[in-house]
Amino acid sequence: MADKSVSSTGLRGQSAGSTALCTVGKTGSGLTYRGFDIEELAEKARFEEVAYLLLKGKLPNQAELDAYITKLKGLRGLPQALKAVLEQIPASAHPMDVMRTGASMLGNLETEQSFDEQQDASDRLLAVLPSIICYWYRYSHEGVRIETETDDESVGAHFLHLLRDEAPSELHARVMNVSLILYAEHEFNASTFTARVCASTLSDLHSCVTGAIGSLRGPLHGGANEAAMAMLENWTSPDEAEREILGMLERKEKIMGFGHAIYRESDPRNAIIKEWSKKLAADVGDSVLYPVSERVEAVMWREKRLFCNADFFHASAYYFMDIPTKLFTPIFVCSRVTGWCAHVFEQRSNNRIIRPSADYVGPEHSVWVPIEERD
Ligand SMILES: CC(=O)SCCNC(=O)CCNC(=O)[C@H](O)C(C)(C)COP(=O)(O)OP(=O)(O)OC[C@H]1O[C@@H](n2cnc3c(N)ncnc32)[C@H](O)[C@@H]1OP(=O)(O)O
Ligand SMILES: O=C([O-])CC(=O)C(=O)O
Repeated sequence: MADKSVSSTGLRGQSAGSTALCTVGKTGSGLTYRGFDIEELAEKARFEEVAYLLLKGKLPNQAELDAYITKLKGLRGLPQALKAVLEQIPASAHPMDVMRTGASMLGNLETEQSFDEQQDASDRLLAVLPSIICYWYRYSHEGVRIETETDDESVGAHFLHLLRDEAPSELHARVMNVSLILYAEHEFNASTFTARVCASTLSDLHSCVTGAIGSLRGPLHGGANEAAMAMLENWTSPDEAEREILGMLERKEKIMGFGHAIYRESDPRNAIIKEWSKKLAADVGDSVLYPVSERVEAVMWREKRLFCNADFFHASAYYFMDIPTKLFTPIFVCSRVTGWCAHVFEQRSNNRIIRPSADYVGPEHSVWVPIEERD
C-alpha cells in the first residue's frame, strides 16, 4: 500500500474547489474566516456576528446585528409536528441522530422551495437547532415539554437556558459564545464537503445539512469531543492518565481529540478553548480533570508530536459547565450549521456537480457463472 503521508488517500493535499470563506493552516497554524483571524473573532465578536459574516458576506453594523438577533430570537419555536416526531425518539438514541432527524423533519415541514429562500432557511436552522436538541433531551430524559422560545440574546445562552431551565451565568454564556465561534467554520472538512457534494446536485438546504450532521457524528470528526470526554473521565490523576495513554499508544489506539488532517504543529482553536477550560476549572474548583487533560496533552506531544485539536479541551470546558457528554457534538452542529450553509450558498453560486474519479483495483474481467453452478 502507498505511503499515507505522500499518497492522496482521503483526498489529502488535493484542492477540491475554491472558497472565500476560510483558510486553514495557510500561515502555518492559522485559521481565518473571510480574512479575520480566529483569535480576534474569539476575543471580540459575538457568535451571531460571525454567523452573519459567514452567511451574509460581511460584518454587520450595529443596526444589522440588532435586527439579525431579533430575527433569530423569533425563529426559535418548534412546529407541533416536529415536537411530535421528537417525542417519539427514545432517550437511548444518540443526540446526533436526533439532530439529523430534526433537520430532516424540518425540511419536510418548511421545505426550501427555491434557492431564493436559502438565507431564511439557514437562519431558521441556526435559530431552531438548539431548540430541537433541548426539547428532545428534556422530554425524553425528564418527561417535560419545554417552551423553546426564550428571550436570550445569544444562541449559546439560549441553549444553556433550555437545557437547565434557567438563564446561564455570564461566564457560561461567554464560554458558549467563544466555543460557537471556534466551531463555526473550517474549510473543506468532512462534514462541510458532504454538504457541498449534496449541494452540487442542486438539492435542498435541509438535505445538505442533514447529510453534514451524519458526517460530523463520527469520532474522527465532531464526535471526538464526546469521545475525548469518555476517555478522560476514567482517570482520577495525571499519573494514572499518563500510564493509560502510554498503554493506548503501545496498543496503537487512536487518542481522541489529537491530531489533524491539515494542521501539522498545532490547532489554533486549542489555545483559546484551553484558556477558557482553565478558567472554568478554577470556577468549579476542579483539581482532577484539568490537570489530567494537561498531562495527556504533554504526553502526546512528548511521545508522538501529536497536538490537541479543537475538540480536546472542549471536553473539559463543557464538562465544567455541567453539559451532558452526549450533547457535546450537537453543540458543534448548532455552530457549524453556519459554515455548512455558507458553503452551500458558495457551491450554488458557481456550481458544477462534484463527481471525482476512482482508481479501479478490481478484477480485469469477470466470467459470469449461472447461479446453480456457483460455490
Ligand atoms: C473538529 C475536528 O474534526 S478535529 C479532528 C477530531 N478527530 C479526532 O480527534 C480523532 C483522532 N484523530 C485522528 O484520528 C486523526 O488525527 C485525524 C482523523 C484527525 C486526521 O487523520 P490523518 O489526516 O489520517 O492523520 P495523519 O496523516 O496526520 O496521521 C499520521 C499518523 O499519526 C497517527 N495519528 C494521528 N492522530 C492520532 C491520534 N489521535 N492518536 C494516535 N495516533 C494518531 C495516525 O494513525 C498516523 O499513523 P499511521 O500512518 O501509522 O496510521
Ligand atoms: O478540518 C477538519 O478536517 C476537521 C476540523 O478541524 C473541523 O471541521 O473543524
